[in-house]
Amino acid sequence: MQLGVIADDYTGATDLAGMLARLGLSAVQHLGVPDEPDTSGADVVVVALKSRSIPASDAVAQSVAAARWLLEQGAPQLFFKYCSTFDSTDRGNIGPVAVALADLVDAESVVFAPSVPENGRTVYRSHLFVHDQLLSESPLRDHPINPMRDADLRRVLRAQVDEPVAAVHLDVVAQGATAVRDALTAAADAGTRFVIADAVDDADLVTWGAALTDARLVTGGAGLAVGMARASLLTADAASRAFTVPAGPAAVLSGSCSAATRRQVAHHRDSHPSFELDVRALAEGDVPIDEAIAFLRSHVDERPLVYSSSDPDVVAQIQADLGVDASAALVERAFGRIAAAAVDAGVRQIVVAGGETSGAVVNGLGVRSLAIGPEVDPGVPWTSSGGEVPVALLLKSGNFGQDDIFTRALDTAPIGDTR
Ligand SMILES: Nc1ncnc2c1ncn2[C@@H]1O[C@H](COP(=O)(O)OP(=O)(O)OP(=O)(O)O)[C@@H](O)[C@H]1O
Ligand SMILES: O=C(O)[C@@H](O)C(=O)CO
Repeated sequence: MQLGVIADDYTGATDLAGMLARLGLSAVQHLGVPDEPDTSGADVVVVALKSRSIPASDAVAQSVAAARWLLEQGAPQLFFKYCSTFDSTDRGNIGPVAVALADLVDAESVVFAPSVPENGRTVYRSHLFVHDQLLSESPLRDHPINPMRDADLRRVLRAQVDEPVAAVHLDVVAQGATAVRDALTAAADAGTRFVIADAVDDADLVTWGAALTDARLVTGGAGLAVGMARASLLTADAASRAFTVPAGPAAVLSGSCSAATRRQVAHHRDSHPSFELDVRALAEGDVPIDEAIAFLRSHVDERPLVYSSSDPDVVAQIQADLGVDASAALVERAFGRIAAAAVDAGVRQIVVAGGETSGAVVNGLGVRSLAIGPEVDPGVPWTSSGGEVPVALLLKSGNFGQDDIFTRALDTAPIGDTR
């Protein structure tokens, strides 16, 4: 194993694993901390948690358990993967988890590098941009669970931890890996181990990767993992890795309410049968779930879409009426049940939009680990569950993908065994 990754949600985990698979590294993604040793022999072993929005103490406990397991498997470096838009609140969980992991491995320096330039996430003078907008002016300001209203990551992280936060800005990064390493050492000597990393393009992330070859713990988005791989990790021959997904009917399940997903839902809905989950009715009972399952069964060969994705004002009203956590739990439970019923109905390829929604779906299917295949769009790879009834899963982060990604993913799925 070259890298052990703890990811705070399932789509974030596939994002990182898919980008490294693109470079030829083999990757396996475990869903939750495995009970057994890792026997995959993969270069990159990812433990995907669903810890982004749970109470900080639970996130810390799960992340430390994942880290201990990865260290036991021989991980030479730990990577804490969180969202490229730094999704968190003043309560956590990025800060508290990073503190616990840093303490666990006795890290002198811990870099926070959410930049993923190819997906429009860049950090300049510690301010996070989403394409042309500051994070705080981007659609993330209206995220249903963690609205991001401040783009200055020093302040965002400082609010979550009881220790100082420093920064290494672009002028230092431009001087190369040695200058970056010197800046980290200077910060550590001054008693500051947490450092926000500026990076506006892939070359900056390679510089960070070169500066961090000896770091016991790094944190950030998939871009940093790519930078580390390019700077130092061995790469393999991508063409030699066969990856296929099972043949069979396909369905799309979307619980993400991001701007990108809503465009993708609209695109797919234009030419496929679709069913909107009524969240208020879910609060009254399971009728919407039964209706969604009946709908999927009757359109099983037409790539049907089931979605709860709604505009921010609609979601805000539902949350005001039902509660944020309660409405999310209702929707997630529904998608878990619907996914299981879809597979019972013969569906073998499922596109899922949204990290929490993906968690609900894989848990509903009882999937424990995923093999990682080719990307459809940056950070969105096909994956395949093992087990008696393998299912292909495209777990799409809310903000990722072109408008046509649902259809394009299904058109280009690397279908293997057609028995
Ligand atoms: N109509 C709705 N009303 C209220 N809550 C909803 C509705 N639709 C979805 N949700 C909830 O909103 C949350 C969406 O989170 P999810 O992680 O699935 O998407 P995302 O945040 O866009 O994706 P990512 O985490 O990959 O960025 C889920 O908890 C889901 O259950
Ligand atoms: O880093 C990202 O943006 C994604 O992998 C993600 O975590 C969104 O949920």
